[in-house]
Amino acid sequence: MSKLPGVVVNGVSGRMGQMLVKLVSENKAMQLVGALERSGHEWIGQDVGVAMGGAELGVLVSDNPLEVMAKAQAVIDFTVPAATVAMAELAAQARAVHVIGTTGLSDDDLAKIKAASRHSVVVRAGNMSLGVNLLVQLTKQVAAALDADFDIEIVEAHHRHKVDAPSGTALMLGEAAADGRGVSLATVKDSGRDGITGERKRGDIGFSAIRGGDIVGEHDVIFAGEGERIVLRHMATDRAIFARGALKAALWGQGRKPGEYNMLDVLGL
Ligand SMILES: NC(=O)C1=CN([C@@H]2O[C@H](COP(=O)(O)OP(=O)(O)OC[C@H]3O[C@@H](n4cnc5c(N)ncnc54)[C@H](O)[C@@H]3O)[C@@H](O)[C@H]2O)C=CC1
Ligand SMILES: O=C(O)C1=N[C@H](C(=O)O)C[C@H](O)C1
Repeated sequence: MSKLPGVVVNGVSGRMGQMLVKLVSENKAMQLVGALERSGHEWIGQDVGVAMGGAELGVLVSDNPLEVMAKAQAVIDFTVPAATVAMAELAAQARAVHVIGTTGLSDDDLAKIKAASRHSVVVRAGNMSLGVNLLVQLTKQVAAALDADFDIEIVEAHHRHKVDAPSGTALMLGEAAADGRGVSLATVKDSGRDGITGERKRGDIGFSAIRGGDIVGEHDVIFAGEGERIVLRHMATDRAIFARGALKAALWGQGRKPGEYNMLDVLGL
């Protein structure tokens, strides 16, 4: 019997789900042991590889997380908030590492995930790429070096199917900027400007979202001063960057103490 960690992918038919199935099944350090989708999905009962249009992988798509999680040492979850919160409890029961890429989680969702992390390792990040996590650290550093004479604006662009805004990445960058300035993001966040907004408030951190076409994910952190402007930019052109981070997190979490971690922990940044 193989001793490789068994990995379940949640939301296998999704943009990220399919990328994750491909990378997990190709990875020599882990084995794909489960493929989950929502009840009623047309892929339920089919081999996941075949459903994706490729070769058989020997794993059937299931809508029974309880049964599937019994075989798992890790679950990688890029789905929707309700599915992720439900999975947090099951992963905790199974003592499996729960890698969460899902964004748009409410404060209530986050509290439930935190409660589950008393029993399991949870690695959660709005962006699992190496590049963005480096950008998070750079943003914090630049924000700490400059005062509020520099206005911070975060501009993000994503494909037309994205349902949440600001993006999870934009919020990570906003948190990092606020942290660098020694303030809480909640007190300075300015998103969704429309109409007669009045002048910009000194110290605010602004957010703007663009949605269109097939943009994978682009983020600018702008520090706009008088007579000069610094722009830190990340451009994703391939979803594999997020999936690679998630696989790394699933392996990194094995045997670790229960608790909540992020990609800075995983990447040692
Ligand atoms: N943290 C990161 O690095 C990244 C995060 N994301 C986030 O991941 C999430 C998913 O993104 P996409 O793959 O583009 O979306 P998608 O809409 O293509 O995929 C979501 C999948 O979840 C499935 N799903 C819904 N309810 C479910 C349930 N109860 N059980 C199992 N599966 C269920 C859907 O059927 C769908 O296949 C979003 O929140 C997105 O923002 C996306 C890319 C990178
Ligand atoms: O929905 C997406 O596609 C992405 N979501 C994440 C986010 O909300 O920041 C990460 C990435 O930008 C792609």
